[in-house]
Amino acid sequence: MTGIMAGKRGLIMGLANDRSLAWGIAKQLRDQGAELAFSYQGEALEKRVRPLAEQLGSDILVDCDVSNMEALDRTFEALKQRWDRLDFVVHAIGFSDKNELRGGYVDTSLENFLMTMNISVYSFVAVAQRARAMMTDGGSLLTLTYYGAEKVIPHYNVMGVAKAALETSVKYLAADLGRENIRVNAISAGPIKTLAASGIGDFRYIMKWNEYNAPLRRNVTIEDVGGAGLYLCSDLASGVTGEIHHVDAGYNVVGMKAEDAPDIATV
Ligand SMILES: NC(=O)c1ccc[n+]([C@@H]2O[C@H](COP(=O)([O-])OP(=O)(O)OC[C@H]3O[C@@H](n4cnc5c(N)ncnc54)[C@H](O)[C@@H]3O)[C@@H](O)[C@H]2O)c1
Repeated sequence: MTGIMAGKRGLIMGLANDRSLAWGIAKQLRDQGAELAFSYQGEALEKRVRPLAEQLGSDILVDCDVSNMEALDRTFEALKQRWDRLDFVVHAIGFSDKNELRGGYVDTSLENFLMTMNISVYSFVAVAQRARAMMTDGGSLLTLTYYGAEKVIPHYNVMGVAKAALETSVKYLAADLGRENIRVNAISAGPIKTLAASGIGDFRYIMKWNEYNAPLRRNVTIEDVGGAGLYLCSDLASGVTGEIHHVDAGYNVVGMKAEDAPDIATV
């Protein structure tokens, strides 16, 4: 393989189907020559993920529920069996009870708060701990976040709080691992219709609002996210760490509704 990722090996976590952000990133990494391994959450997803992995020339597939530390240990053990070194990890995982992704944040339960933080935030730390040992020649850790970490977005609720913690984790991890030349970054993606996004209340309204008000007057695609993912995983971003990089058609710079944007309603 030729390309800017030739000779590099990485793990993609969080592929569910061909609409996943992980798929957009994995495709571009492969196009540029990277060798890929995939982890997926549970048997039910395997039949979806296996053909996609094969399409990208990968036969390294590991079942890994990231709330289970032993499963994470097994995942990195499996990688060690095949590879002597790891160059990058893409962590595209988030989860919360969809019953709490509507209504108000004030009603968040302790149980779902802890579960959301565990799967959507701590898992990235747990991945960093295990990836670090294999990143003997430096490396790149990448996660996915959303603007709901910075400002209040209707219904995003506890997921916004989790993404804020994830973004801060990116900065602390970047500081911890920088001496080892391991870079840690996040892409803050605009809203994209995926399986995870379908759990968020009034998601179509959020999509429309972004389309009408973002500077580029459109929503982003998994290809847009893939391009930025490729850059951050590659040596092109060799001086970039601790960064929250927006791939949102510019939405985050806008302060209010555009004059020419239509008023829209949720009904
Ligand atoms: N779609 C958007 O609008 C959007 C915007 C910004 C950020 N993001 C983030 O992008 C990431 C990927 O989500 P997506 O939108 O591609 O949706 P997706 O449903 O395709 O991917 C979410 C993935 O998380 C995995 N996952 C959930 N719980 C897990 C667990 N316990 N163990 C292992 N894996 C688990 C699922 O299996 C799935 O593969 C998430 O962090 C999400 O918050 C999405």
